[in-house]
Amino acid sequence: MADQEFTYSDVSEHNTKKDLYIVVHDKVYNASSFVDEHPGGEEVLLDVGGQDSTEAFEDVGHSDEAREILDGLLVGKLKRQEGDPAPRTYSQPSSTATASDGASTGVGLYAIILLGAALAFGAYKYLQGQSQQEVAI
Ligand code: HEM
Repeated sequence: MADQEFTYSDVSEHNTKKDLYIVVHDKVYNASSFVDEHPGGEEVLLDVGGQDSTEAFEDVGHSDEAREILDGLLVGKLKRQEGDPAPRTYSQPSSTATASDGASTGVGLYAIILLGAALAFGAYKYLQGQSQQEVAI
């Protein structure tokens, strides 16, 4: 049964609570029996019923346990046809973002060092002033 192939339009017909198919990573799952048990609520599952929910599923960062449950719901795989929506794959945040993060951390570090130096200088001047006062007394 899990070898069955579904087209996108086959899947889209199963979009009700009692008959709910979802697509995750080009595999088709029958989520009907799980709708009531889903810790994330039935609403989100009904929202993606009959559709590709790869992104929604991955965005949540589901646990391995969630993936095991998903495996148990497998009914087949998606057969892509021309004109179907492009596969929704989840990509990790790009390395460009990490690089720019690094750059902004660098700038922040300079600011902290400068601030620290300014504070140290201020404290030094303050103490110097105090010790001069002591001498004056
Ligand atoms: C049939 C597919 C799915 C299964 C088997 C599943 C399973 C689970 C499980 C077991 C949890 C508990 C936490 C964990 O173990 O990660 C969970 C939490 C959650 N799920 Fe799903 N899930 C599915 C699809 C989805 C989809 C498509 C969404 C869409 C946004 C979603 C949204 C959530 C949210 C928001 C939580 C967090 C609930 C909380 O911590 O309060 N899930 N899911």
